[in-house]
Amino acid sequence: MASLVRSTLMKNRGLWLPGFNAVRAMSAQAGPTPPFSTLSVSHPANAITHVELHRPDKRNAMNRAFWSEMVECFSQIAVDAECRVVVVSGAGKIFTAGIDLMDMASDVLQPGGDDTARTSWNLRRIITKYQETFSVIEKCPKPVVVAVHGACVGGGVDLITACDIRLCTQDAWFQVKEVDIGLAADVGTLQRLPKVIGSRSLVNELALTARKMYSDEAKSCGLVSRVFPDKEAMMAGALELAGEIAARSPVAVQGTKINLIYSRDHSVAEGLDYMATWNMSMLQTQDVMKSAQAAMEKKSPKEVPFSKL
Ligand SMILES: CCC/C=C/C=C/C(=O)SCCNC(=O)CCNC(=O)[C@H](O)C(C)(C)COP(=O)(O)OP(=O)(O)OC[C@H]1O[C@@H](n2cnc3c(N)ncnc32)[C@H](O)[C@@H]1OP(=O)(O)O
Repeated sequence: MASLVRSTLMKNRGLWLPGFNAVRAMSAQAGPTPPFSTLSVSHPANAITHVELHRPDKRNAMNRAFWSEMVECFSQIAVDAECRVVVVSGAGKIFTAGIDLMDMASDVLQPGGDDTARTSWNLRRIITKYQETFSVIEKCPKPVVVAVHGACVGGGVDLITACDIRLCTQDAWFQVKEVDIGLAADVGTLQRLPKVIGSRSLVNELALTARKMYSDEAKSCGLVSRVFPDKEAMMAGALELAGEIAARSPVAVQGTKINLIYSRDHSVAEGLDYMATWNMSMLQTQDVMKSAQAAMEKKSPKEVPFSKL
């Protein structure tokens, strides 16, 4: 399985800099790429991996296959030295309708077990497995840019809050829908959304009422950093942004992601301590000399050939 996934990830590596054709390629995927049945993985430009949620007829609802395929996909991307940055988007009319409500009954609602303790234990195992589906995005050292168009419901919010940079279209809306289906969101939104947007009051309001939040409010509260007029413009913007990240030292970029996440979850003193330990190794990279020399010569980082990481 792992080697099949790897060969999928290695196929179709494209140009160094994203261009019009790359954007077209990103938005014209034929279908899921084997071995996946819910994801389409492609390489629209050098060092950029595009992961597209691909069940458009079902509004990219997250079925059982999806929950494990994301883990498989991002575990491979994490160790793929060819990849420096990831773009995630959704195929079809919307980004995602969240958990597949048809599939949910077969797994989450029927955990099995001979008594309450065993049923609870099984359910705990299932929930932690589902949590891993989005935690792999955060654990992946490569930055992940997510591009949302149309609806982003329930599990979709769990997914995007685990990403590093969020973009959306003008028509996008976000909904922490879980209370409407009788559960407390349990795969990341309640833990990560308060760290993403500053206002606890707004987080509480969204999570307790399941009201829709539209793109203008998502931008003003900091859930997304940019709003684009339509999906085509957004995908072009996502690729351009990914190209900027991919052009920089992977040692610097991955170290930055890992330390930002560490610092989010620790005190300033702990974060500084972790940073010092991190950079006592990473400052010894040749990338520092190469980048500094390029800066002195007023060259773009895009002109510096960094080794793979
Ligand atoms: C341990 C568990 C952790 C995870 C928890 C996660 C929780 C959640 O995600 S809660 C949120 C659940 N999702 C919903 O409540 C959304 C339901 N869907 C909708 O409201 C609408 O579909 C939507 C507004 C997203 C889009 O509307 P649109 O008119 O564009 O499409 P539809 O005609 O409604 O749907 C088209 C086909 O897609 C199927 N579908 C849509 N959403 C789901 C879904 N969540 N699960 C399964 N299937 C879904 C819909 O049935 C249509 O299929 P078909 O009839 O075969 O054409």
